[in-house]
Amino acid sequence: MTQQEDQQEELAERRAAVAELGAAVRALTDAAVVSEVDDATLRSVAAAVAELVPSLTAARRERHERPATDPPGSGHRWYNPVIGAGNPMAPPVHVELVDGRAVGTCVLGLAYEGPRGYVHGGISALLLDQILGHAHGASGRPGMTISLSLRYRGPVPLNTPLRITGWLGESDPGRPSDADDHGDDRQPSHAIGTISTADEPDSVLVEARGKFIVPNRKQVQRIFGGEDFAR
Ligand SMILES: CCCCCCCCCC(=O)SCCNC(=O)CCNC(=O)[C@H](O)C(C)(C)COP(=O)(O)OP(=O)(O)OC[C@H]1O[C@@H](n2cnc3c(N)ncnc32)[C@H](O)[C@@H]1OP(=O)(O)O
Repeated sequence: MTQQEDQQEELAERRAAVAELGAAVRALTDAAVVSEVDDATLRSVAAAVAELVPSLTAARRERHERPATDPPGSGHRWYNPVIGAGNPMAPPVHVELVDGRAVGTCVLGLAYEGPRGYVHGGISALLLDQILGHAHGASGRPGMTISLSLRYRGPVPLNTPLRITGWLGESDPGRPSDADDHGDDRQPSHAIGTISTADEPDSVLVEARGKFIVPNRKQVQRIFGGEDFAR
């Protein structure tokens, strides 16, 4: 086996272990928010869970440090709060590119509740921001959201397969003088997205419009210390 194959195998093993913990803690979160057991049981589970924390934080990363799951160049975010298998907060949404559109699927449990039985509006915004980001990144230049507006047309049901779709709209006219100054393409992209149930994909429950930019070199330096932020 070559050194590169060795590293790939190690990475796959690490990601699998991280995903396993993510799924277990996600199940714990789901159990915690649906549970109606007695107070003594809640307290004994809380104590048992608190005891587990030090075994995880014995080796930890800090802000700006890459996790072992996301080596430079991989383009992965294993702990992303929407799609990351390793993040218990993520449903996680499974995203595919279909004919240039980003299509996400997930089921949201009671941990994501806003109005009783329905998804919290902030969670819908989170999912749409991510899916619009995928639609923008599909062109090969991942960016950052500079504006996001939503229209909530109907409540999004919990415990129901959902479909989140994002695509690119028309771009703003360019800013040639800025492009000269920064050496970058300064045209924000417009992205559009929707949430519907998987059973009724044409019945739009939430609609989003966002604007994305590709940070120029100076911005990447200022915000991320020069590291290629998307890789
Ligand atoms: C495949 C991968 C999938 C990944 C999906 C992930 C999705 C998640 C996406 C996110 O959530 S990103 C996180 C949320 N967004 C941010 O945190 C961005 C915060 N905003 C900023 O840091 C600054 O506003 C920014 C660096 C974007 C710009 O600040 P600057 O001080 O450099 O520019 P300025 O504010 O002076 O901008 C002047 C104008 O140029 C525009 N502009 C600035 N930089 C630009 C640029 N690089 N390209 C095009 N236009 C640009 C800017 O929008 C503005 O337009 P308007 O006058 O129309 O408002």
